[in-house]
Amino acid sequence: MPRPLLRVALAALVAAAVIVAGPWVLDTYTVNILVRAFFVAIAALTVDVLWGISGTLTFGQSAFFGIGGYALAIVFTQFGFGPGAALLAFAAALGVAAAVAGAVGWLSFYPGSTPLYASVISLVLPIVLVQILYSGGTFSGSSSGLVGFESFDLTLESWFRLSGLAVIVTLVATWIALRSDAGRVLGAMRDNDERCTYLGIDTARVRIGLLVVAAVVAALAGFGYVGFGGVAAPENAGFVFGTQLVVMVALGGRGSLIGAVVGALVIEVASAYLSSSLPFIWELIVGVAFVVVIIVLPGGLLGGLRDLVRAVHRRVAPAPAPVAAPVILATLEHTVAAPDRDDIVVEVAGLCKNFGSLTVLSAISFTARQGELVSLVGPNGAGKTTLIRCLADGRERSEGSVRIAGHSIERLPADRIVGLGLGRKFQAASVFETLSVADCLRVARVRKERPSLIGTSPILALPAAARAVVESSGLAERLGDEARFLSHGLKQALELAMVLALEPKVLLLDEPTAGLTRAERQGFADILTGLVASDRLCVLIIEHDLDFVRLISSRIIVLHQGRIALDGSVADVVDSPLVREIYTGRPAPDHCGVTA
Ligand SMILES: Nc1ncnc2c1ncn2[C@@H]1O[C@H](COP(=O)(O)OP(=O)(O)OP(=O)(O)O)[C@@H](O)[C@H]1O
Repeated sequence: MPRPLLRVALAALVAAAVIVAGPWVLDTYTVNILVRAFFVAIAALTVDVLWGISGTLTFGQSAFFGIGGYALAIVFTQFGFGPGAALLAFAAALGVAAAVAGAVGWLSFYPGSTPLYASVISLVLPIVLVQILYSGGTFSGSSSGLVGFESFDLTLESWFRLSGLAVIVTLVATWIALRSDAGRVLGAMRDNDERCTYLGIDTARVRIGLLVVAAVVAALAGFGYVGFGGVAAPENAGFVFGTQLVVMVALGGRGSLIGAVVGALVIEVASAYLSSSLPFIWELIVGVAFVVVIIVLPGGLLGGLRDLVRAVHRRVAPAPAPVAAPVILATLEHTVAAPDRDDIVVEVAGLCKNFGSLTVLSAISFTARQGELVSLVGPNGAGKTTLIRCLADGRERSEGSVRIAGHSIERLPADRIVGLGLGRKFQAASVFETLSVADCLRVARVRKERPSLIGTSPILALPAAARAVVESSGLAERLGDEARFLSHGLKQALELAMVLALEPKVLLLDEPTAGLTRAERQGFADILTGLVASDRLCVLIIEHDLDFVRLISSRIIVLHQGRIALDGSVADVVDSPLVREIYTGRPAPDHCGVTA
Protein backbone atom coordinates (compact mmCIF):
# COMPACT_ATOMS: atom_id res chain seq x y z
CA MET A 1 0.00 0.00 0.00
CA PRO A 2 1.44 3.49 -0.87
CA ARG A 3 2.59 5.48 2.17
CA PRO A 4 0.05 8.34 2.00
CA LEU A 5 -2.77 5.81 1.72
CA LEU A 6 -1.39 3.88 4.68
CA ARG A 7 -1.21 7.07 6.76
CA VAL A 8 -4.80 7.98 5.90
CA ALA A 9 -6.00 4.43 6.64
CA LEU A 10 -4.31 4.55 10.06
CA ALA A 11 -5.72 8.02 10.81
CA ALA A 12 -9.19 6.84 9.77
CA LEU A 13 -8.93 3.80 12.06
CA VAL A 14 -7.88 5.96 15.03
CA ALA A 15 -10.70 8.43 14.29
CA ALA A 16 -13.19 5.54 14.02
CA ALA A 17 -12.02 4.20 17.40
CA VAL A 18 -12.52 7.66 18.95
CA ILE A 19 -16.02 7.86 17.47
CA VAL A 20 -16.95 4.41 18.75
CA ALA A 21 -15.68 5.32 22.24
CA GLY A 22 -17.20 8.83 22.19
CA PRO A 23 -20.60 8.11 23.80
CA TRP A 24 -18.87 6.38 26.75
CA VAL A 25 -16.99 9.54 27.75
CA LEU A 26 -19.14 12.43 26.53
CA ASP A 27 -22.29 13.72 28.23
CA THR A 28 -25.66 13.36 26.49
CA TYR A 29 -25.93 17.06 25.62
CA THR A 30 -22.54 17.07 23.84
CA VAL A 31 -23.31 13.82 22.02
CA ASN A 32 -26.57 15.38 20.83
CA ILE A 33 -24.83 18.47 19.53
CA LEU A 34 -22.09 16.45 17.85
CA VAL A 35 -24.53 14.25 15.92
CA ARG A 36 -26.02 17.36 14.29
CA ALA A 37 -22.54 18.80 13.82
CA PHE A 38 -21.36 15.64 12.04
CA PHE A 39 -24.18 15.86 9.49
CA VAL A 40 -23.50 19.57 8.97
CA ALA A 41 -19.77 18.77 8.57
CA ILE A 42 -20.59 16.46 5.64
CA ALA A 43 -22.47 19.32 3.95
CA ALA A 44 -19.52 21.65 4.65
CA LEU A 45 -17.22 19.10 3.05
CA THR A 46 -19.22 19.31 -0.18
CA VAL A 47 -18.87 23.12 -0.12
CA ASP A 48 -15.13 22.69 0.31
CA VAL A 49 -14.87 20.39 -2.70
CA LEU A 50 -16.90 22.78 -4.85
CA TRP A 51 -15.24 25.98 -3.65
CA GLY A 52 -11.87 25.05 -2.22
CA ILE A 53 -10.95 22.35 -4.72
CA SER A 54 -12.76 23.16 -7.97
CA GLY A 55 -13.05 26.93 -7.51
CA THR A 56 -16.85 27.42 -7.61
CA LEU A 57 -18.01 29.50 -4.65
CA THR A 58 -21.44 28.19 -3.70
CA PHE A 59 -24.05 29.28 -1.19
CA GLY A 60 -26.55 26.71 -2.39
CA GLN A 61 -25.50 23.48 -0.69
CA SER A 62 -28.00 24.26 2.09
CA ALA A 63 -30.77 23.79 -0.50
CA PHE A 64 -29.66 20.22 -1.16
CA PHE A 65 -29.27 19.58 2.57
CA GLY A 66 -32.85 20.85 2.91
CA ILE A 67 -34.10 18.71 0.03
CA GLY A 68 -32.69 15.58 1.72
CA GLY A 69 -34.27 16.51 5.06
CA TYR A 70 -37.65 17.48 3.64
CA ALA A 71 -37.80 14.35 1.46
CA LEU A 72 -37.67 12.30 4.67
CA ALA A 73 -40.04 14.54 6.62
CA ILE A 74 -42.67 14.78 3.87
CA VAL A 75 -42.66 11.03 3.09
CA PHE A 76 -42.82 10.02 6.77
CA THR A 77 -45.54 12.60 7.45
CA GLN A 78 -47.62 11.50 4.47
CA PHE A 79 -47.13 7.72 4.61
CA GLY A 80 -45.98 7.03 8.16
CA PHE A 81 -42.72 5.32 9.01
CA GLY A 82 -41.83 1.89 7.61
CA PRO A 83 -39.16 0.17 5.49
CA GLY A 84 -41.01 1.02 2.24
CA ALA A 85 -41.45 4.66 3.25
CA ALA A 86 -37.81 4.85 4.33
CA LEU A 87 -36.72 3.53 0.94
CA LEU A 88 -39.05 5.97 -0.84
CA ALA A 89 -37.74 8.89 1.23
CA PHE A 90 -34.17 7.89 0.53
CA ALA A 91 -34.79 7.59 -3.21
CA ALA A 92 -36.69 10.90 -3.23
CA ALA A 93 -33.86 12.66 -1.39
CA LEU A 94 -31.25 11.44 -3.86
CA GLY A 95 -33.40 11.74 -6.98
CA VAL A 96 -34.73 15.25 -6.33
CA ALA A 97 -31.32 16.53 -5.24
CA ALA A 98 -29.65 15.08 -8.34
CA ALA A 99 -32.33 16.43 -10.68
CA VAL A 100 -32.27 19.92 -9.16
CA ALA A 101 -28.45 19.93 -9.18
CA GLY A 102 -28.42 18.87 -12.84
CA ALA A 103 -30.74 21.72 -13.78
CA VAL A 104 -28.90 24.26 -11.61
CA GLY A 105 -25.57 23.02 -12.97
CA TRP A 106 -26.73 23.43 -16.54
CA LEU A 107 -27.91 26.98 -15.82
CA SER A 108 -24.71 27.81 -13.94
CA PHE A 109 -22.15 26.36 -16.32
CA TYR A 110 -23.70 26.62 -19.76
CA PRO A 111 -21.15 27.80 -22.34
CA GLY A 112 -20.28 31.43 -21.83
CA SER A 113 -21.29 31.64 -18.17
CA THR A 114 -18.80 32.92 -15.61
CA PRO A 115 -17.94 31.64 -12.10
CA LEU A 116 -19.69 34.71 -10.66
CA TYR A 117 -22.85 33.67 -12.48
CA ALA A 118 -22.70 30.23 -10.87
CA SER A 119 -22.30 31.80 -7.41
CA VAL A 120 -25.28 34.10 -7.97
CA ILE A 121 -27.45 31.16 -9.03
CA SER A 122 -26.31 29.27 -5.93
CA LEU A 123 -27.53 32.24 -3.86
CA VAL A 124 -30.91 32.27 -5.52
CA LEU A 125 -31.51 28.53 -5.18
CA PRO A 126 -32.00 28.34 -1.37
CA ILE A 127 -34.06 31.54 -1.42
CA VAL A 128 -36.41 30.05 -4.02
CA LEU A 129 -36.57 26.72 -2.19
CA VAL A 130 -37.51 28.37 1.11
CA GLN A 131 -40.26 30.34 -0.65
CA ILE A 132 -41.60 27.07 -2.07
CA LEU A 133 -41.50 25.51 1.40
CA TYR A 134 -43.32 28.54 2.88
CA SER A 135 -46.07 28.27 0.31
CA GLY A 136 -46.42 24.49 0.66
CA GLY A 137 -49.06 24.68 3.41
CA THR A 138 -49.45 21.57 5.53
CA PHE A 139 -47.58 19.52 2.93
CA SER A 140 -44.25 21.21 3.73
CA GLY A 141 -45.28 22.68 7.10
CA SER A 142 -44.87 26.26 5.82
CA SER A 143 -42.71 28.52 8.05
CA SER A 144 -42.95 26.15 11.05
CA GLY A 145 -41.54 23.20 9.15
CA LEU A 146 -42.51 19.58 9.74
CA VAL A 147 -42.38 17.93 13.18
CA GLY A 148 -43.98 15.05 15.00
CA PHE A 149 -43.43 12.36 12.37
CA GLU A 150 -42.15 8.97 13.35
CA SER A 151 -38.54 8.35 12.31
CA PHE A 152 -35.74 5.78 12.60
CA ASP A 153 -35.70 4.14 16.01
CA LEU A 154 -32.02 4.38 16.90
CA THR A 155 -30.40 5.15 20.23
CA LEU A 156 -28.46 8.39 20.64
CA GLU A 157 -25.23 6.35 20.80
CA SER A 158 -26.03 4.65 17.50
CA TRP A 159 -26.78 8.00 15.85
CA PHE A 160 -23.47 9.31 17.15
CA ARG A 161 -21.49 6.38 15.77
CA LEU A 162 -23.42 6.33 12.49
CA SER A 163 -22.97 10.06 11.81
CA GLY A 164 -19.35 10.12 13.01
CA LEU A 165 -18.41 7.14 10.84
CA ALA A 166 -20.27 8.74 7.92
CA VAL A 167 -17.98 11.78 8.27
CA ILE A 168 -14.89 9.55 8.24
CA VAL A 169 -16.09 7.52 5.25
CA THR A 170 -16.98 10.70 3.32
CA LEU A 171 -13.61 12.25 4.17
CA VAL A 172 -11.61 9.21 3.10
CA ALA A 173 -13.64 8.63 -0.07
CA THR A 174 -13.29 12.30 -1.03
CA TRP A 175 -9.56 12.23 -0.32
CA ILE A 176 -9.10 9.13 -2.49
CA ALA A 177 -11.17 10.57 -5.34
CA LEU A 178 -9.42 13.94 -5.27
CA ARG A 179 -5.90 12.56 -5.37
CA SER A 180 -6.81 10.11 -8.14
CA ASP A 181 -5.84 10.72 -11.75
CA ALA A 182 -9.39 12.01 -12.46
CA GLY A 183 -9.55 14.10 -9.28
CA ARG A 184 -6.60 16.28 -10.18
CA VAL A 185 -8.64 17.67 -13.08
CA LEU A 186 -10.67 19.61 -10.49
CA GLY A 187 -7.55 21.40 -9.24
CA ALA A 188 -6.57 22.05 -12.85
CA MET A 189 -9.99 23.63 -13.52
CA ARG A 190 -9.66 25.84 -10.43
CA ASP A 191 -6.20 26.97 -11.58
CA ASN A 192 -6.97 27.54 -15.24
CA ASP A 193 -10.35 26.72 -16.74
CA GLU A 194 -9.38 28.01 -20.18
CA ARG A 195 -6.31 25.78 -20.39
CA CYS A 196 -8.48 22.78 -19.47
CA THR A 197 -10.87 23.67 -22.28
CA TYR A 198 -8.00 23.88 -24.74
CA LEU A 199 -6.83 20.46 -23.57
CA GLY A 200 -10.15 19.13 -24.80
CA ILE A 201 -11.83 18.86 -21.39
CA ASP A 202 -15.50 19.79 -21.27
CA THR A 203 -15.23 21.71 -18.02
CA ALA A 204 -18.95 22.56 -17.91
CA ARG A 205 -19.79 18.84 -17.95
CA VAL A 206 -17.25 18.08 -15.23
CA ARG A 207 -18.59 20.91 -13.06
CA ILE A 208 -22.20 19.79 -13.53
CA GLY A 209 -21.24 16.20 -12.67
CA LEU A 210 -19.40 17.38 -9.58
CA LEU A 211 -22.35 19.52 -8.49
CA VAL A 212 -24.69 16.54 -8.83
CA VAL A 213 -22.42 14.35 -6.69
CA ALA A 214 -21.98 17.13 -4.10
CA ALA A 215 -25.77 17.70 -4.05
CA VAL A 216 -26.47 14.02 -3.47
CA VAL A 217 -23.96 13.87 -0.59
CA ALA A 218 -25.39 17.06 0.98
CA ALA A 219 -28.91 15.63 0.60
CA LEU A 220 -27.82 12.45 2.40
CA ALA A 221 -26.44 14.61 5.21
CA GLY A 222 -29.75 16.50 5.42
CA PHE A 223 -31.63 13.19 5.38
CA GLY A 224 -29.62 12.01 8.39
CA TYR A 225 -29.94 15.36 10.17
CA VAL A 226 -33.74 15.39 9.99
CA GLY A 227 -33.96 11.63 10.58
CA PHE A 228 -32.11 12.17 13.84
CA GLY A 229 -33.67 15.44 15.00
CA GLY A 230 -37.23 14.73 13.86
CA VAL A 231 -37.64 18.34 12.66
CA ALA A 232 -37.45 19.68 9.10
CA ALA A 233 -37.12 23.45 9.32
CA PRO A 234 -36.89 25.95 6.43
CA GLU A 235 -33.80 27.49 8.08
CA ASN A 236 -31.87 24.32 7.29
CA ALA A 237 -32.55 24.80 3.60
CA GLY A 238 -32.03 28.55 3.49
CA PHE A 239 -29.52 31.07 2.34
CA VAL A 240 -28.25 31.92 5.85
CA PHE A 241 -27.34 28.29 6.49
CA GLY A 242 -25.75 28.14 3.00
CA THR A 243 -23.57 31.09 3.95
CA GLN A 244 -22.72 29.50 7.29
CA LEU A 245 -21.41 26.46 5.43
CA VAL A 246 -19.10 28.75 3.44
CA VAL A 247 -17.98 30.42 6.69
CA MET A 248 -17.24 27.00 8.21
CA VAL A 249 -15.04 26.09 5.25
CA ALA A 250 -13.21 29.44 5.32
CA LEU A 251 -12.71 29.15 9.07
CA GLY A 252 -11.36 25.61 8.95
CA GLY A 253 -9.21 26.16 5.87
CA ARG A 254 -10.50 26.30 2.32
CA GLY A 255 -9.23 23.43 0.19
CA SER A 256 -8.28 21.30 3.18
CA LEU A 257 -10.88 18.57 3.61
CA ILE A 258 -10.24 18.11 7.32
CA GLY A 259 -10.36 21.91 7.68
CA ALA A 260 -13.97 21.95 6.47
CA VAL A 261 -14.92 19.31 9.04
CA VAL A 262 -13.03 21.11 11.83
CA GLY A 263 -14.65 24.45 10.87
CA ALA A 264 -18.12 22.89 10.93
CA LEU A 265 -17.58 21.16 14.27
CA VAL A 266 -16.11 24.28 15.92
CA ILE A 267 -18.95 26.54 14.78
CA GLU A 268 -21.73 24.06 15.48
CA VAL A 269 -20.47 23.15 18.96
CA ALA A 270 -19.56 26.74 19.90
CA SER A 271 -22.93 28.01 18.65
CA ALA A 272 -24.82 25.37 20.64
CA TYR A 273 -23.05 26.22 23.89
CA LEU A 274 -23.00 29.98 23.37
CA SER A 275 -26.62 30.22 22.24
CA SER A 276 -27.78 28.73 25.56
CA SER A 277 -25.34 30.54 27.87
CA LEU A 278 -25.15 33.87 25.98
CA PRO A 279 -28.41 33.95 24.03
CA PHE A 280 -28.16 37.59 22.90
CA ILE A 281 -24.58 37.97 21.85
CA TRP A 282 -23.41 34.53 20.75
CA GLU A 283 -23.85 35.29 17.05
CA LEU A 284 -21.74 38.42 17.50
CA ILE A 285 -19.01 36.40 19.22
CA VAL A 286 -18.96 33.77 16.47
CA GLY A 287 -18.86 36.54 13.82
CA VAL A 288 -15.99 38.41 15.50
CA ALA A 289 -14.05 35.16 16.04
CA PHE A 290 -14.50 34.35 12.35
CA VAL A 291 -13.19 37.75 11.24
CA VAL A 292 -10.20 37.52 13.60
CA VAL A 293 -9.28 34.02 12.39
CA ILE A 294 -9.57 34.98 8.72
CA ILE A 295 -7.36 38.06 9.24
CA VAL A 296 -4.77 36.40 11.47
CA LEU A 297 -4.85 33.00 9.77
CA PRO A 298 -5.76 33.43 6.08
CA GLY A 299 -5.37 29.66 5.61
CA GLY A 300 -8.00 29.01 8.30
CA LEU A 301 -7.54 27.16 11.58
CA LEU A 302 -5.97 24.13 9.96
CA GLY A 303 -3.65 26.22 7.79
CA GLY A 304 -2.53 28.11 10.90
CA LEU A 305 -1.94 24.88 12.79
CA ARG A 306 0.07 23.46 9.90
CA ASP A 307 2.24 26.60 9.75
CA LEU A 308 2.82 26.39 13.51
CA VAL A 309 3.85 22.73 13.34
CA ARG A 310 6.22 23.49 10.45
CA ALA A 311 7.77 26.43 12.31
CA VAL A 312 8.35 24.32 15.43
CA HIS A 313 9.72 21.49 13.33
CA ARG A 314 12.12 23.83 11.54
CA ARG A 315 13.46 25.02 14.89
CA VAL A 316 13.97 21.51 16.18
CA ALA A 317 15.43 20.09 12.96
CA PRO A 318 15.86 21.84 9.60
CA ALA A 319 13.24 20.37 7.28
CA PRO A 320 14.59 18.26 4.43
CA ALA A 321 13.30 19.16 0.97
CA PRO A 322 9.91 17.49 0.41
CA VAL A 323 10.26 14.31 -1.58
CA ALA A 324 7.73 14.08 -4.39
CA ALA A 325 6.40 10.69 -5.43
CA PRO A 326 8.71 9.32 -8.12
CA VAL A 327 7.42 9.66 -11.67
CA ILE A 328 8.40 7.17 -14.35
CA LEU A 329 8.56 8.75 -17.80
CA ALA A 330 7.44 6.50 -20.62
CA THR A 331 6.90 6.95 -24.33
CA LEU A 332 3.60 6.06 -25.94
CA GLU A 333 3.52 4.01 -29.07
CA HIS A 334 2.82 6.24 -32.03
CA THR A 335 -0.73 5.41 -32.98
CA VAL A 336 -1.40 8.06 -35.62
CA ALA A 337 -1.03 6.81 -39.17
CA ALA A 338 1.81 8.47 -41.05
CA PRO A 339 0.20 11.36 -42.87
CA ASP A 340 0.45 12.06 -46.55
CA ARG A 341 2.81 14.95 -47.30
CA ASP A 342 0.11 16.76 -49.27
CA ASP A 343 -2.69 16.50 -46.72
CA ILE A 344 -4.37 19.84 -46.22
CA VAL A 345 -5.21 20.12 -42.53
CA VAL A 346 -6.24 23.78 -42.28
CA GLU A 347 -8.71 25.29 -44.75
CA VAL A 348 -9.97 28.80 -44.13
CA ALA A 349 -12.40 30.40 -46.57
CA GLY A 350 -13.87 33.91 -46.43
CA LEU A 351 -13.33 34.29 -42.69
CA CYS A 352 -14.49 37.59 -41.18
CA LYS A 353 -14.54 38.78 -37.60
CA ASN A 354 -16.41 41.84 -36.38
CA PHE A 355 -16.49 43.32 -32.90
CA GLY A 356 -19.72 45.30 -33.16
CA SER A 357 -19.17 47.72 -36.03
CA LEU A 358 -15.38 47.17 -35.98
CA THR A 359 -14.19 44.73 -38.64
CA VAL A 360 -10.99 43.11 -37.40
CA LEU A 361 -10.61 40.33 -39.99
CA SER A 362 -11.95 40.40 -43.48
CA ALA A 363 -12.07 37.81 -46.29
CA ILE A 364 -9.29 35.61 -44.88
CA SER A 365 -8.71 32.55 -47.03
CA PHE A 366 -5.73 30.20 -46.96
CA THR A 367 -4.81 26.55 -46.54
CA ALA A 368 -1.97 24.81 -44.70
CA ARG A 369 -0.65 21.27 -45.04
CA GLN A 370 0.88 18.73 -42.76
CA GLY A 371 4.63 19.19 -42.51
CA GLU A 372 4.31 22.95 -43.04
CA LEU A 373 5.36 25.66 -40.61
CA VAL A 374 3.42 28.79 -41.46
CA SER A 375 4.36 32.03 -39.71
CA LEU A 376 1.68 34.67 -39.25
CA VAL A 377 3.33 38.07 -39.15
CA GLY A 378 2.08 41.62 -39.19
CA PRO A 379 2.15 44.78 -37.09
CA ASN A 380 0.39 45.13 -33.74
CA GLY A 381 -3.37 45.05 -34.12
CA ALA A 382 -3.25 43.37 -37.55
CA GLY A 383 -5.57 40.62 -36.30
CA LYS A 384 -3.17 37.69 -35.81
CA THR A 385 -4.38 36.61 -32.36
CA THR A 386 -7.98 37.10 -33.44
CA LEU A 387 -7.36 34.76 -36.39
CA ILE A 388 -5.91 32.10 -34.07
CA ARG A 389 -8.94 32.46 -31.82
CA CYS A 390 -11.27 32.01 -34.80
CA LEU A 391 -9.50 28.77 -35.76
CA ALA A 392 -9.53 27.38 -32.21
CA ASP A 393 -13.13 28.20 -31.26
CA GLY A 394 -16.03 27.80 -33.65
CA ARG A 395 -18.08 30.46 -31.87
CA GLU A 396 -15.56 33.23 -32.50
CA ARG A 397 -15.79 34.03 -36.20
CA SER A 398 -18.54 36.20 -37.67
CA GLU A 399 -18.51 34.72 -41.18
CA GLY A 400 -16.70 32.17 -43.29
CA SER A 401 -15.71 28.56 -42.84
CA VAL A 402 -12.84 26.72 -41.18
CA ARG A 403 -11.94 23.07 -41.66
CA ILE A 404 -9.46 21.29 -39.43
CA ALA A 405 -8.13 17.94 -40.66
CA GLY A 406 -11.00 17.74 -43.13
CA HIS A 407 -13.77 18.51 -40.63
CA SER A 408 -15.72 21.76 -40.57
CA ILE A 409 -15.51 23.32 -37.11
CA GLU A 410 -19.04 24.73 -37.50
CA ARG A 411 -19.85 26.52 -34.22
CA LEU A 412 -18.14 23.94 -32.04
CA PRO A 413 -16.66 25.03 -28.70
CA ALA A 414 -12.89 24.92 -28.24
CA ASP A 415 -12.79 21.59 -26.39
CA ARG A 416 -14.55 19.84 -29.29
CA ILE A 417 -12.16 21.34 -31.84
CA VAL A 418 -9.26 19.90 -29.86
CA GLY A 419 -10.89 16.56 -30.66
CA LEU A 420 -10.50 17.29 -34.38
CA GLY A 421 -6.73 17.47 -33.90
CA LEU A 422 -6.00 21.07 -32.98
CA GLY A 423 -3.68 22.18 -30.18
CA ARG A 424 -3.32 25.80 -29.07
CA LYS A 425 -0.50 27.33 -27.08
CA PHE A 426 -1.19 30.76 -25.62
CA GLN A 427 1.07 33.79 -25.67
CA ALA A 428 1.55 33.95 -21.89
CA ALA A 429 2.43 30.45 -20.65
CA SER A 430 -0.85 28.89 -19.60
CA VAL A 431 -0.26 25.99 -17.21
CA PHE A 432 -1.71 24.77 -13.90
CA GLU A 433 0.24 26.75 -11.34
CA THR A 434 -0.45 24.61 -8.25
CA LEU A 435 -0.07 21.25 -10.00
CA SER A 436 3.26 19.50 -10.36
CA VAL A 437 4.86 19.38 -13.80
CA ALA A 438 3.98 15.68 -14.06
CA ASP A 439 0.35 16.36 -13.09
CA CYS A 440 0.05 19.18 -15.65
CA LEU A 441 1.14 16.68 -18.28
CA ARG A 442 -1.22 14.01 -16.94
CA VAL A 443 -4.17 16.40 -17.18
CA ALA A 444 -3.15 17.00 -20.79
CA ARG A 445 -3.62 13.27 -21.45
CA VAL A 446 -7.12 13.11 -19.90
CA ARG A 447 -8.87 13.54 -23.24
CA LYS A 448 -6.95 10.64 -24.75
CA GLU A 449 -6.97 8.24 -21.81
CA ARG A 450 -9.85 7.98 -19.36
CA PRO A 451 -8.28 8.62 -15.94
CA SER A 452 -8.87 6.40 -12.91
CA LEU A 453 -11.36 7.68 -10.32
CA ILE A 454 -9.61 5.99 -7.42
CA GLY A 455 -5.98 5.35 -8.27
CA THR A 456 -2.89 7.25 -9.32
CA SER A 457 -0.38 5.88 -11.76
CA PRO A 458 3.31 6.57 -11.14
CA ILE A 459 3.89 6.23 -14.88
CA LEU A 460 3.73 9.34 -17.03
CA ALA A 461 3.32 8.05 -20.57
CA LEU A 462 3.73 10.75 -23.20
CA PRO A 463 3.82 10.79 -26.99
CA ALA A 464 7.39 10.97 -28.28
CA ALA A 465 7.13 14.66 -29.28
CA ALA A 466 5.95 15.75 -25.83
CA ARG A 467 8.58 13.61 -24.13
CA ALA A 468 11.29 15.10 -26.35
CA VAL A 469 10.27 18.61 -25.20
CA VAL A 470 10.23 17.50 -21.55
CA GLU A 471 13.70 16.02 -21.83
CA SER A 472 15.38 18.63 -24.02
CA SER A 473 14.09 21.54 -21.91
CA GLY A 474 15.19 20.10 -18.57
CA LEU A 475 11.61 19.58 -17.34
CA ALA A 476 12.37 15.90 -16.84
CA GLU A 477 14.37 16.85 -13.71
CA ARG A 478 11.53 19.01 -12.38
CA LEU A 479 8.57 16.62 -12.75
CA GLY A 480 7.68 16.77 -9.05
CA ASP A 481 7.88 20.58 -8.78
CA GLU A 482 4.78 22.76 -8.82
CA ALA A 483 4.50 24.65 -12.09
CA ARG A 484 4.48 28.03 -10.33
CA PHE A 485 8.11 27.53 -9.33
CA LEU A 486 9.32 27.13 -12.93
CA SER A 487 11.15 29.85 -14.86
CA HIS A 488 9.31 31.64 -17.67
CA GLY A 489 11.13 29.57 -20.28
CA LEU A 490 10.33 26.27 -18.57
CA LYS A 491 6.67 27.23 -18.24
CA GLN A 492 6.58 27.90 -21.98
CA ALA A 493 8.20 24.51 -22.61
CA LEU A 494 5.73 22.84 -20.23
CA GLU A 495 2.75 24.34 -22.02
CA LEU A 496 4.16 23.22 -25.37
CA ALA A 497 4.67 19.70 -24.01
CA MET A 498 1.09 19.71 -22.66
CA VAL A 499 -0.28 20.69 -26.06
CA LEU A 500 1.88 18.08 -27.79
CA ALA A 501 0.58 15.47 -25.34
CA LEU A 502 -2.76 15.91 -27.15
CA GLU A 503 -1.12 14.46 -30.29
CA PRO A 504 -2.43 17.32 -32.44
CA LYS A 505 -2.28 17.47 -36.22
CA VAL A 506 -2.36 21.26 -36.18
CA LEU A 507 -0.45 23.35 -33.65
CA LEU A 508 -1.30 27.03 -33.07
CA LEU A 509 1.38 29.04 -31.30
CA ASP A 510 0.97 32.67 -30.26
CA GLU A 511 4.36 34.37 -29.85
CA PRO A 512 5.89 31.35 -28.07
CA THR A 513 9.36 32.91 -27.85
CA ALA A 514 8.33 36.21 -26.22
CA GLY A 515 10.54 36.79 -23.19
CA LEU A 516 12.83 33.80 -23.86
CA THR A 517 16.63 33.99 -23.78
CA ARG A 518 18.60 33.57 -27.01
CA ALA A 519 19.51 29.98 -26.08
CA GLU A 520 15.88 29.18 -25.23
CA ARG A 521 14.73 30.63 -28.56
CA GLN A 522 17.24 28.48 -30.43
CA GLY A 523 16.05 25.44 -28.47
CA PHE A 524 12.46 26.28 -29.37
CA ALA A 525 13.37 26.65 -33.05
CA ASP A 526 15.06 23.23 -33.02
CA ILE A 527 12.04 21.62 -31.37
CA LEU A 528 9.57 23.16 -33.82
CA THR A 529 11.50 22.34 -36.96
CA GLY A 530 11.99 18.80 -35.63
CA LEU A 531 8.25 18.40 -35.04
CA VAL A 532 7.42 19.60 -38.52
CA ALA A 533 10.06 17.45 -40.18
CA SER A 534 9.66 14.19 -38.25
CA ASP A 535 6.03 14.25 -37.02
CA ARG A 536 4.79 16.18 -40.06
CA LEU A 537 2.86 18.49 -37.79
CA CYS A 538 1.24 21.56 -39.30
CA VAL A 539 2.34 24.58 -37.23
CA LEU A 540 0.79 28.05 -37.43
CA ILE A 541 2.87 30.46 -35.41
CA ILE A 542 2.45 34.15 -34.64
CA GLU A 543 5.87 35.74 -34.40
CA HIS A 544 7.24 39.28 -34.43
CA ASP A 545 10.93 38.44 -34.74
CA LEU A 546 11.54 38.23 -38.49
CA ASP A 547 14.98 36.61 -37.99
CA PHE A 548 13.32 33.80 -36.04
CA VAL A 549 10.61 33.57 -38.71
CA ARG A 550 13.24 33.31 -41.43
CA LEU A 551 14.96 30.53 -39.49
CA ILE A 552 11.96 28.26 -38.96
CA SER A 553 9.24 28.95 -41.55
CA SER A 554 8.31 27.01 -44.63
CA ARG A 555 5.81 29.76 -45.52
CA ILE A 556 4.83 33.19 -44.26
CA ILE A 557 1.43 34.90 -44.22
CA VAL A 558 1.48 38.66 -43.68
CA LEU A 559 -1.62 40.15 -42.08
CA HIS A 560 -2.23 43.84 -42.38
CA GLN A 561 -5.33 45.68 -41.18
CA GLY A 562 -7.27 42.44 -40.97
CA ARG A 563 -6.46 41.19 -44.46
CA ILE A 564 -3.89 38.86 -45.93
CA ALA A 565 -1.36 41.19 -47.54
CA LEU A 566 1.10 38.49 -48.64
CA ASP A 567 1.25 34.71 -48.58
CA GLY A 568 4.44 33.14 -49.85
CA SER A 569 7.80 31.57 -49.23
CA VAL A 570 10.34 33.02 -46.80
CA ALA A 571 12.32 34.54 -49.64
CA ASP A 572 9.18 36.06 -51.19
CA VAL A 573 8.00 37.68 -48.00
CA VAL A 574 10.92 38.68 -45.77
CA ASP A 575 12.61 40.84 -48.38
CA SER A 576 9.39 42.15 -49.85
CA PRO A 577 9.11 45.94 -50.11
CA LEU A 578 5.49 45.65 -49.02
CA VAL A 579 6.50 44.02 -45.75
CA ARG A 580 9.07 46.78 -45.20
CA GLU A 581 6.35 49.33 -45.86
CA ILE A 582 3.91 47.65 -43.50
CA TYR A 583 6.45 47.46 -40.71
CA THR A 584 8.06 50.90 -41.18
CA GLY A 585 4.97 52.76 -42.35
CA ARG A 586 7.04 54.24 -45.24
CA PRO A 587 6.03 53.52 -48.85
CA ALA A 588 8.30 51.08 -50.62
CA PRO A 589 9.76 52.14 -53.92
CA ASP A 590 8.63 48.95 -55.65
CA HIS A 591 5.05 48.53 -54.44
CA CYS A 592 3.21 45.28 -55.04
CA GLY A 593 -0.54 44.95 -54.74
CA VAL A 594 -2.38 43.67 -51.71
CA THR A 595 -3.80 40.21 -52.24
CA ALA A 596 -6.96 39.88 -50.22
N1 LIG B 1 -12.64 41.67 -27.63
C1 LIG B 1 -12.36 42.68 -28.48
N2 LIG B 1 -13.23 43.70 -28.63
C2 LIG B 1 -12.96 44.71 -29.48
N3 LIG B 1 -11.84 44.78 -30.24
C3 LIG B 1 -10.96 43.79 -30.13
C4 LIG B 1 -11.16 42.68 -29.24
N4 LIG B 1 -10.10 41.84 -29.35
C5 LIG B 1 -9.27 42.40 -30.26
N5 LIG B 1 -9.79 43.56 -30.71
C6 LIG B 1 -9.18 44.44 -31.72
O1 LIG B 1 -8.89 43.67 -32.84
C7 LIG B 1 -7.70 44.13 -33.45
C8 LIG B 1 -6.78 42.96 -33.69
O2 LIG B 1 -6.31 42.50 -32.43
P1 LIG B 1 -5.33 41.26 -32.33
O3 LIG B 1 -5.02 41.05 -30.89
O4 LIG B 1 -5.89 40.12 -33.08
O5 LIG B 1 -4.05 41.82 -33.09
P2 LIG B 1 -2.62 41.19 -33.20
O6 LIG B 1 -2.23 41.24 -34.62
O7 LIG B 1 -2.59 39.85 -32.56
O8 LIG B 1 -1.78 42.22 -32.35
P3 LIG B 1 -0.51 41.98 -31.39
O9 LIG B 1 0.61 41.67 -32.29
O10 LIG B 1 -0.36 43.29 -30.70
O11 LIG B 1 -0.88 40.87 -30.45
C9 LIG B 1 -7.13 45.21 -32.57
O12 LIG B 1 -7.49 46.45 -33.09
C10 LIG B 1 -7.83 44.98 -31.26
O13 LIG B 1 -7.98 46.19 -30.56
